[in-house]
Order: sequence, then C-alpha cells, then structure tokens
Amino acid sequence: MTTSVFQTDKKTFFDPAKVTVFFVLGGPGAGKGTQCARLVEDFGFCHLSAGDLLRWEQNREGSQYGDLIRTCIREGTIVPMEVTVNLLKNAMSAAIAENRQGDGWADGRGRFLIDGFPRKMDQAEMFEVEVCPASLVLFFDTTEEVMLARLLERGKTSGREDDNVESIKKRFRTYKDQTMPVIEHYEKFGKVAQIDSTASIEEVHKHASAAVNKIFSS
Ligand SMILES: Nc1ncnc2c1ncn2[C@@H]1O[C@H](COP(=O)(O)OP(=O)(O)O)[C@@H](O)[C@H]1O
Ligand SMILES: O=c1ccn([C@@H]2O[C@H](COP(=O)(O)OP(=O)(O)O)[C@@H](O)[C@H]2O)c(=O)[nH]1
Repeated sequence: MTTSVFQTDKKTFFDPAKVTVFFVLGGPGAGKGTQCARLVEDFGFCHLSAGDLLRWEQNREGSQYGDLIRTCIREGTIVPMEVTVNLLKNAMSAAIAENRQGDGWADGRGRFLIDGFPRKMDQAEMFEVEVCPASLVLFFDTTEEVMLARLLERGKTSGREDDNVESIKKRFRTYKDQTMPVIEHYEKFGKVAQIDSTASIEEVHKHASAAVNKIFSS
C-alpha cells in the first residue's frame, strides 16, 4: 500500500504553543548529530534528524518519494520542502502522543532538536507557518577541511551513500549557497548561538549546553 507522508495534511496533532523547537545547523560533518545526542541526555529533548527521516522514508516500502530522496541525497541537493516538513510534523506528533516523561514533556508539551533543518529559506518559512517558530538556532561552525576529514572517517563505517568526496563537495556547495542564508536570516533576529565545533566533543558540548540553558532559564 502506498501511504503518503502528507497524512497530517496541513493540521498538526499537537498544540504548537506548547512546543519548544531548537534548529541545529552547520555544515555536513560539523558534529550536529554528535552534539544532539549529548543534549538529549542533558535536557530530555526529542532529537529529530531531518536526514535520518528522509533516509527512513527513502527505504520505506511503498514510498513514492524513494527515488527522489535517493537522488537528492547523492547529489547533495535539498529534497522538496513539503516532504521534509511533513515528515517532521508526523514525527513530532508521534513523539507527543507517546506521552514522554521528563523535562518539558508534561501535559502535551514537547522539546525538540530539529537537526540538519532548515537547510533552505523556503523550508524555514514553511515550518514556521505550519508548525511553530524556533526558539534558537544552534550553529556548529568549523572549516571545510575539518568537516571533510570527519566525513571521510565517518564514511568508513556509516554506509551512507553521500560520505564520499564527490558527494561531500556538492554538499559543501549547497551548504554555502542555500543554508548559510538561513543562518544569516536568524542572526538578524538574534536567534543564533554560534559554536566553534573544531574543538573536542566535550568542549563543544559545554558551549552547546550553556546556550540551551540560557533559553530554558530566561
Ligand atoms: N568535536 C569533534 N571532534 C572530533 N570528531 C567529531 C567531533 N564531533 C563529531 N565528530 C565526528 O565527526 C563525524 C561527523 O559528526 P556528525 O555528528 O555525524 O556530524 P553531522 O551530523 O554534522 O553531519 C562523526 O564520525 C563524529 O564522530
Ligand atoms: O532538510 C533536509 C535535510 C537533509 N536533506 C538531505 O539529506 C542529506 C543528508 O543530510 P544530513 O543532515 O543527514 O547530513 P549532513 O550532510 O549534515 O551530514 C542532505 O545532503 C540533503 O540531500 C534535505 O534534503 N533536507
């Protein structure tokens, strides 16, 4: 059976006013996923990686988007926003319906780290209209040299089709052209915490955790 990712239509199954969202951005291999895992331990976030959701949809039996997603990921381009935003919405609804326990999850509330999203201005706009505004963008920043080395190392075991030099170069280009303007947009609103992710995992985590704490204690 072919089921659509658009099952929530335009409605969300949760109260956006009760939801706290942090976007997590940075170049490919900057350390977004690694830091999200640590922040989940600290703050009880639900970590949703847009890339992981797309890979899941790509492999889902009956998905009409499998080929489209596979091509975009290999070419380092961005999957049309409707697909990604709806996957995120569905995953957020499911997390809230799970009745999670812990910090910030009582009474239909939820805390989300949305990792690797929004990668392009149109996605940011659609998410803010259809779901909710983000409280903060955690921006993990390092050099292409560092990211390349990390991705090639990760590629030895990740099994990801895009952890190879050719795809990585294309992802760097997309990041510069499409994602940097998103970060610049949020900077204008004072909503970016820029963290140098060249340092050790522990050191980067200290800064990320402090940035999140600042929001929750304000
Ligand atoms: N601060 C760090 N120092 C060294 N290696 C790191 C650091 N952060 C992440 N890594 C490693 O770099 C690779 C890419 O990190 P990952 O979190 O998957 O990046 P992203 O989600 O931004 O693509 C992984 O293999 C990870 O273990
Ligand atoms: O909102 C998103 C997030 C990811 N992707 C695609 O998924 C790939 C992998 O993204 P992920 O965040 O998993 O990896 P990263 O490149 O940050 O390591 C990207 O290059 C894009 O092709 C996308 O189209 N839209």
